[in-house]
Amino acid sequence: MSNDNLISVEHLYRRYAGLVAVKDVSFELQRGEVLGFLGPNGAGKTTTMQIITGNLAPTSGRILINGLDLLDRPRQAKGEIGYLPEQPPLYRELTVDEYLRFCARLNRLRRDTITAAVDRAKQRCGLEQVGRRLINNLSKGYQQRVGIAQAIIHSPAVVVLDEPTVGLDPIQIREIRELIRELGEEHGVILSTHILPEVQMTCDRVQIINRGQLVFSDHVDNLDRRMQSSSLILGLQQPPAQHILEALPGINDVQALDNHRFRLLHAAETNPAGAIAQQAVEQGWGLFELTPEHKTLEQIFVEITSSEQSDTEIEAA
Ligand SMILES: Nc1ncnc2c1ncn2[C@@H]1O[C@H](COP(=O)(O)OP(=O)(O)OP(=O)(O)O)[C@@H](O)[C@H]1O
Repeated sequence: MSNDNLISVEHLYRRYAGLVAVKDVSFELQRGEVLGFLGPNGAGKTTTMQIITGNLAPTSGRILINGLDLLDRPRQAKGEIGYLPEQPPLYRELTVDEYLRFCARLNRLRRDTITAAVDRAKQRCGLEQVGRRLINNLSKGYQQRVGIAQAIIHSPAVVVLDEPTVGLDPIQIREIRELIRELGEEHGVILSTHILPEVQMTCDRVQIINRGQLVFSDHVDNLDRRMQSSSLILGLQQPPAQHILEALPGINDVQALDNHRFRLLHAAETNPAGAIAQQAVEQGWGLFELTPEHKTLEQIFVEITSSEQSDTEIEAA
């Protein structure tokens, strides 16, 4: 395993009575990487996050955190990980400073390093101005920053964030996503979410879990390839009769969207855009738009997850 391999999960299983919540999940996280862990409600995200942060025992499997075996050396391995659970463990009656000092002690930071650690976590999370404020009086976005600050107080190698933007307004969401990307430069980050655009905006790599199993794992860039659909939108100032468009090379069907815009369906493996552009110019059709249509991530997600068989129910072993 290379030094840059911060997490290595091998054949992870977690059973509850009559149900496999996590089924043979294996993955790795590299330094400097933000990994999106995506799945619908009940897919097994939180269970996986709880296991890799040492808060829940797996039924079987191996987890290495920065080279340390979580089951053999739990204390050391847990020191390499910071966790923001879905419900941040905030003590609302404390000030931000008091709470972060408390978290630093919980993480066994040396007494003489605590002030510097608190200052650094506050600085990274944009909390410098609110150290003396009661957590209870902060906005939800700032409370979430405090939750992230407690996760990084001990400078862990890996930060695990479970649904960090749920309940935030759009501006707060943007700020937290920027913070996640920044964290990813220094730490490895695992971001659990059911929000597809969040993964697209913040992650380098994405894994999709459905009914306890990983069903997709790839670089976010490669999702683009899957998102290419087999249609083009063509806009023409002086369109010819529709049957002429239908006869264009590589076009299987044409749908008129209005008098000037058309959806042209083609085979997925071909891209007839060049030939269409050339024809449009030669024939003087007044080309003003020619764009490939993309599937939304939601469509991709439904495609991937709906093709999986329902097999979480097991004969209780
Ligand atoms: N303590 C438990 N006892 C029994 N079943 C559980 C327990 N915790 C979770 N489960 C079940 O395990 C499955 C996975 O749950 P988990 O919370 O990991 O999913 P999730 O992907 O995080 O979903 P959500 O986004 O809704 O939090 C679900 O079917 C859930 O009902």
